[in-house]
Amino acid sequence: MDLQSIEHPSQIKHLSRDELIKLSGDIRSFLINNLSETGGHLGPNLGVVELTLALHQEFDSPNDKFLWDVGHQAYVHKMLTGRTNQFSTLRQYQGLCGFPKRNESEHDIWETGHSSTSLSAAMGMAIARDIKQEDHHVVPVIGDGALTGGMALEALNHIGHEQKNMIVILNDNEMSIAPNVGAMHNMLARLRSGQRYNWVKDELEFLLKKIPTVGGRIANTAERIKDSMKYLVVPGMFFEELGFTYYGPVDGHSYDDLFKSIDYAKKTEGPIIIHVLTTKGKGYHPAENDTVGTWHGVGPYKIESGESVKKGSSGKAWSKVISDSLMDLAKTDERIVAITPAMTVGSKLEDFRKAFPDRLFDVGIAEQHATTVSAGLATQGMKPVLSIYSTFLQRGYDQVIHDVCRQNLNVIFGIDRAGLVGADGETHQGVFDISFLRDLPNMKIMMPKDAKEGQNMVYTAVQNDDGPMALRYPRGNASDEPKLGDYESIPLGSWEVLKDGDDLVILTFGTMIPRALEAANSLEKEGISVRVINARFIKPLDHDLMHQLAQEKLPILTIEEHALQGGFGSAVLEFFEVEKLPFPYISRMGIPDRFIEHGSVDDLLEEVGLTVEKIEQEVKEIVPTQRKRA
Ligand SMILES: Cc1ncc(C[n+]2csc(CCOP(=O)(O)OP(=O)(O)O)c2C)c(N)n1
Ligand SMILES: CC(=O)[C@@H](O)[C@H](O)COP(=O)(O)O
Ligand SMILES: [Mg+2]
Repeated sequence: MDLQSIEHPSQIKHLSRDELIKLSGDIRSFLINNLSETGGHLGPNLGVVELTLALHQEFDSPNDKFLWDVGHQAYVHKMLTGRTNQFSTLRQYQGLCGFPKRNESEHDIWETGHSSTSLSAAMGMAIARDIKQEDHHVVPVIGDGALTGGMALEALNHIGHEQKNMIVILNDNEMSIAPNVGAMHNMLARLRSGQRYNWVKDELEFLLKKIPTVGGRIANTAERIKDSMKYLVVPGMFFEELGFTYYGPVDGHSYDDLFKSIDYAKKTEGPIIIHVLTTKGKGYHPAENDTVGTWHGVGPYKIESGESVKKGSSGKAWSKVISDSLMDLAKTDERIVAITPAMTVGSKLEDFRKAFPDRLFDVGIAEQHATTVSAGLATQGMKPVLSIYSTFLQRGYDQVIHDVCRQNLNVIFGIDRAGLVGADGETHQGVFDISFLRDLPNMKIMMPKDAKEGQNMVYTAVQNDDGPMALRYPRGNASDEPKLGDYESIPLGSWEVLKDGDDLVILTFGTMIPRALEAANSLEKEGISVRVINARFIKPLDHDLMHQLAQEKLPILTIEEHALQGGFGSAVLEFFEVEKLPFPYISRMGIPDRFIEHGSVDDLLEEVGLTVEKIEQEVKEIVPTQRKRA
């Protein structure tokens, strides 16, 4: 069957085993070739080719509901639902989304991107199905990494209790982004190594039920023997005890095994979990042998060698700027402990782990737990640094409030991917953290303009003993690459005048500073004098400087690569009200009140109007009118 001709999964319904195997090969070749140009989540998708084909042959999407968790492994699903010809636009501006997207296809039942939501959503769908007395299967596909997320365990607890019919596919490839971690992972590893006991379990139940029911203690003993034998013999007891039927382990690259398990599941009453074993990156040597997580999500690469095709990215990765400074300071400060929720690779903490193996803790996909572990550490005088993507910090918000800020604990939040992230799109843009942190008592928020200031901010945060501190930094590379050491503490709430001017003041920070300066310098040539201030502390604001601006009565333009709603510009507006000062003319530039989809960061900045041209245009509109008023 020609891959490009597949418009609907019904077209693969009657493929023979050999035709399925042929199609699997075509899909793998397509993924390897296409993603060598576009980049994307190659490893996860190569691992689920047979699984996805088997599911679409055995079930009837969209009547039967597939949910993909974390969702980055839905490319094959998208190919089987008529989107193969869109893959040249994968994760590009106004192109194909890298995660399930309801407005792309009726087959994308549930949007994901943040881990561990599929089981809860599936439960909602199962409840609705039964209330409406509909007849269809609900089939969440969840990775072994995603299963370590707290939400997943909350859902297992509820699903097992309600005994709703549901077929959970556990896609176990022993990898999260990096090798998976945790006791759940260790349990799955034991299950992976076991033989399939489903027939034993059924036989066992049959035999044990034949034991004549006797009264009294013998009956209880028989029951206890039966249960202990089940523990001895039947794997997956963790799931069985939660009310699931456990079926596995299943070879996720064998159609025989897959079809047999799905047929068994369809006949099973109540929730069943099929433990499918797959190989992440299967079929592409560099990805298949990846033990670090390099091929989880990749940029363009040379197929023959696997060598990445870097697009002129100079400077040092911001994640590395921060983690290297932390590692340097940790040499002389034993209080420093780093915590990461499954993002060791993305947060560039591998070197920290090598240097301090006992002071880096990867807690799995568990942001709530990571935040409160950090709080617990701080109560004991340690200096915990929670290294966490802005978007994933959202998952631990109550813990930030309830456990960290309320107790005013010395936790450092290293907020990575702060700002637009680009290809991962709306589920990953780090554009809400200022709004949801700024309102918290005791929280302080800062963002560096360059690597040197970033290193000094790490130092400032480590020296700070006055409660929680958030240091936010973007995806991508810093413009400079200073040497480590010679750290200076930055006074809390102090801003920095980068350019003088007396027609208008731009207040901005982080990634927007270069654009603000470029606009200001260009406007200077047109006789408009713009002051540019590095508002590197978003909370607290620079109190003295703000009062000075109030006296000068100059118009103020705030610029932030962050949501306008409740962002830095809102803080500036509030300041004049709180201090009962006369309001100067204030204008705000930032991200509008909507979700920003995928594309390059530059394309997205263009879309939201955060460009040099738009800054110049805004200033030119403000200054003439303000000059007239003066
Ligand atoms: C709440 C949340 N935390 C962290 C991530 C980052 N993340 C994306 S995929 C992934 C690993 C997922 O592992 P698994 O579910 O086993 O899928 P696999 O890639 O192995 O197929 C992580 C940690 C996320 N998407 N959501
Ligand atoms: C699917 C997911 O959430 C991660 O793989 C994420 O895409 C990583 O983002 P970075 O590429 O910015 O590390
Ligand atoms: Mg996995």
